[in-house]
Amino acid sequence: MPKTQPNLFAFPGVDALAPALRSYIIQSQNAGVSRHGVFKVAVSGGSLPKTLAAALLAPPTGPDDVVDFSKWQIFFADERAVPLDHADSNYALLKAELLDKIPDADGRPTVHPIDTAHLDDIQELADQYEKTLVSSFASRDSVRLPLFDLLLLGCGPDGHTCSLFPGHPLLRESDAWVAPIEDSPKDPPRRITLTLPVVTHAVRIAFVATGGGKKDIMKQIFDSNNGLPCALVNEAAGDRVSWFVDEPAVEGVNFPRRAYL
Ligand SMILES: O=C1O[C@H](COP(=O)(O)O)[C@@H](O)[C@H](O)[C@H]1O
Repeated sequence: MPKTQPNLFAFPGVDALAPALRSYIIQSQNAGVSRHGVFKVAVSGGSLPKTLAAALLAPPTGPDDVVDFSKWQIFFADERAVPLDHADSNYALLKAELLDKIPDADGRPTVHPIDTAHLDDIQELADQYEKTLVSSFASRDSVRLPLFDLLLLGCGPDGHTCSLFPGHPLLRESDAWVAPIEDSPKDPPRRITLTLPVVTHAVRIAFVATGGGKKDIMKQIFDSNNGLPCALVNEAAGDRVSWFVDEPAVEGVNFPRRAYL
C-alpha cells in the first residue's frame, strides 16, 4: 500500500490559522465523544498554548462550532520536572494561557498534570505518569498503546517534538509509553515525554508551527529522510498528521499545501 502524506495547511498568519485549528479540534472532539464519551487529548508546551487559546477561546460562530471542555481529558505530551507553578512548567503555561481563561459556560476540562511528589526521581515521575495513562486508557495488558483522540504538538527549531530530540537514544524507545529524559539539549534538562510509538499511534496528530524562525527546520522536515523527530512522526503516521503553519514558517518549503475546507 502506498504511504500516505501528511497534510500541510498554511495560512497568512495566526488570525487565519486559529479558526481552522479550532474547526479541526472540534471535529476531533466530536469524533472522540462519539467513540467513547470523552475527548482524550495531549498537548505540548512552548509556543502552542498561546495559539490554542486564540483558537479555542474565540466565540462560537454557530451551533456546530462548540468546544465542550466538560468532555475533555487533557494530558501532557511532555513535561518538565519542575513544580506546577514553575516558570518552566508546561502545565503552568497551559493554565495561564488557556485553562484559567475558559468561560464557565464552556465547562471544565479534566486535566492530568504530573505528580510532583516524584520530581527527584524522573524515572518514577515517568512511571507514575504512565500509570495515569493506564488508568485512563485501560491496562497495559489489554492495550499495547494508549489511543489518544488527538495530539496537539509543537515543533522546536531543531525538529524536536514533545521532549524527543534529534539523535537522542530515546527515539528508539519501543516499550514505555512515557519516558524520562535527563539530558535534554534544551533547558530544563530533566523532563518526561510520550514516546514515539505512542505519538504515532494517535487517531490524529496536529503540529502547530508559526514564525520565520521555523522555516529552516521545516525545509528539512519536509525534504528528506533525515530522522528528525517531527519527520519520523510524518513518516509513521502519514495522513493522520496535519500541520497548521503560517506562511513565514514554510517559506521555501517544497511540499504541496492543502486548502483547509
Ligand atoms: O521544550 C519544548 O519545546 C517544544 C517546542 O517549543 P516551541 O516554543 O518551539 O513551540 C514544545 O513543543 C515542548 O512541549 C516543550 O517542552
